[in-house]
Amino acid sequence: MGVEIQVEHLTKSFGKQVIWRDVSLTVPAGEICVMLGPSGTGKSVFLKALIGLLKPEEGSIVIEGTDIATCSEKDLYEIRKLFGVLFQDGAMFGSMNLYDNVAFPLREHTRKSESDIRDIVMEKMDLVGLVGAEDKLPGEISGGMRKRAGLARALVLDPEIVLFDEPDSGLDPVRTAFLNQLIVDLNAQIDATFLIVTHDINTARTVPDNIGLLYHKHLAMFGPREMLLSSEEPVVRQFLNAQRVGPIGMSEEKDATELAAEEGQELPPLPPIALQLEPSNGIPRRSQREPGEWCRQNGITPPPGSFRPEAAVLSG
Ligand SMILES: Nc1ncnc2c1ncn2[C@@H]1O[C@H](COP(=O)(O)OP(=O)(O)OP(=O)(O)O)[C@@H](O)[C@H]1O
Repeated sequence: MGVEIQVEHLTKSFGKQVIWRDVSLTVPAGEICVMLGPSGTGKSVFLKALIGLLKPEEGSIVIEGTDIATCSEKDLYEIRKLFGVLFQDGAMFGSMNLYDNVAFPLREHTRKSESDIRDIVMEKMDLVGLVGAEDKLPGEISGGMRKRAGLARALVLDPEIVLFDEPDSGLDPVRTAFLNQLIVDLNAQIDATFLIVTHDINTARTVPDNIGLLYHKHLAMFGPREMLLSSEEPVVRQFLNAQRVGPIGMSEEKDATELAAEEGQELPPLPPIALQLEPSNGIPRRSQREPGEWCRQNGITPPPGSFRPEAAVLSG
């Protein structure tokens, strides 16, 4: 279950403004990936390119043998059925109750009977812990509940790929922790491919199998979680540890003078790598690796204290 997304040499511009160029990565089937990057580096644009809402100028995005960067509208329509998307604000229709919001894709895209629709909607509402809230309007519930309702809707067509655009935006740390657990549990249960765009460092450090970082119009790094969390590469290190020292400036790249001023400044040691969040039933996900496996296989000594249950996680 879950399908792979193969991105090769992808470039996207708006007029003369290049958003990113030559992005190549493979989102492995059934795994969880997080895409990070400073504001405005084109993470949302990347998600939109993946579902064919924006056309890249160069490169390919191959899913199940179809290149969605160049395929026909008809093929794109078919490929889109593989996707479920959780938009930033849940993207609920304000005048519809949660039940009708979640049922919407089924009524639009299938010929299922209302009784079948009811079974599916209630199953997905149960998955996200919203049974009993079906009659509520989106405006009557908390942001966390709206996200979960958006997630239920993203799941009704049994997607092979689920895209999450900043699922934690606007949520408090406790709600974010619950949502992260829900994401991991769902991945274990439905085995689809998950790609999450987030700014939340805790999420990035503990949830995914793989992490990508977009920076300065390119993909700075993409790979297993342990690879990025043990990386000394300045941009990766700065971003994943939420530090001011490093190449990323207040609103863009730091200039030569700013960087020269930082020269010789000692960086704090890399923090321990926390254990990856596991499904709450204790059964490992299909794609879950042993803690420290990537480091061992690649001869990397992880920061002291890594992979202990008490290993610190940075606050977002
Ligand atoms: N349809 C569009 N037409 C023109 N420019 C666009 C369009 N969509 C996005 N952009 C530009 O692309 C750039 C990247 O935007 P995007 O929203 O993908 O960034 P982001 O990394 O998701 O940012 P944030 O973390 O703040 O959400 C921005 O400069 C934005 O103005």
